[in-house]
Amino acid sequence: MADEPTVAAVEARGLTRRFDGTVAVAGLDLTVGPGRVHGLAGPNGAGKTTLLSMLLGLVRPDAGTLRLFGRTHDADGARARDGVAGFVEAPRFYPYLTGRANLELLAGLDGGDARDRIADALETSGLGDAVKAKVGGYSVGMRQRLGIAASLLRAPRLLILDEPTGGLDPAGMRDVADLVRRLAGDGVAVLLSSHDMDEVEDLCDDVTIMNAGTAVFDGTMAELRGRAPAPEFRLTTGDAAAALELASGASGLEVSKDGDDGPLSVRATRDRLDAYVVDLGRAGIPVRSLTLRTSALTSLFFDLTGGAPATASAPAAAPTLEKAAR
Ligand SMILES: Nc1ncnc2c1ncn2[C@@H]1O[C@H](COP(=O)(O)OP(=O)(O)OP(=O)(O)O)[C@@H](O)[C@H]1O
Repeated sequence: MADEPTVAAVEARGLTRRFDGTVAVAGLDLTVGPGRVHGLAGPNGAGKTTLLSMLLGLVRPDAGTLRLFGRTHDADGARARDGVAGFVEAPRFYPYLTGRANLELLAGLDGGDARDRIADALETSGLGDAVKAKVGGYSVGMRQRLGIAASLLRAPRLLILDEPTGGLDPAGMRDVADLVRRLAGDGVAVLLSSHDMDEVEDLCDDVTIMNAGTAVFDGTMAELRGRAPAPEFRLTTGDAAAALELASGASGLEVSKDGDDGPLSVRATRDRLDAYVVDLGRAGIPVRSLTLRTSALTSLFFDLTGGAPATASAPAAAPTLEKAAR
């Protein structure tokens, strides 16, 4: 079937996968359009990695349909994943070979013009001289970068990344974000999982929030923002009792005490917060510190999933080089 520009990169309907007694993904619908950056968020065990593994062909669905650029595994076999690359959990390489040698090996397996892309992929990865070092000595972040380079050898039109910034330092996170934006600008669909709602907000056009195998939110980032409650701030003043008193009965402002001597907790939109701070100043109550405690999107995440965003976990058992569908 010929690819058309408007065909969705991913169209999943009722996708389901069980492991023994656990339903990891329960009848999930997902659509990812070309050129879109689609975030997948959810607490530990929500089913994100299982979903991504099904898209990469590493795990077989028990039920539902999955089309990648209009192709299905039943009708098109391995060709259903042409143009699809990425990795789940952590990319894995031969530790006794250098980064470059690993890529050369993979490019040889891929065939076609993959070899011609090695230099560009390495340049994009930002690994620098580390490409000449053995992968066994790489940090988690360096492996992530090499994993992305390996994915780029396939000139993907759909790039699937499982927590791509996990283990990266701030510069690495910025590099990955820049790369994702650049690829999306070229029409590549990027589906990435993340535990960091601020990162999702910064990077993604669309987002699916999963909990217990189902989507508790699926829509654009603008729709998600529209549903977000007011953010929560932590406020320390020179006179907590007077600051509380000033806020009592005020509309659009929820101020409460964290503890006897602790800071105040303030829930308000930024505009309403600004007005409150001005009022505090007018009333002669000094503001000593004001920090964001929970962003609007993280608050919404709590509401939707009934818990805290999971902390990034150390990579679990990684797929083998052969299994990781770059
Ligand atoms: N190979 C497996 N065998 C048995 N159970 C599994 C397997 N893979 C996943 N599960 C279970 O499926 C559920 C979803 O797991 P999954 O790894 O997809 O979640 P996740 O959202 O990616 O979590 P995390 O954020 O911790 O990576 C969990 O209950 C998990 O224990």
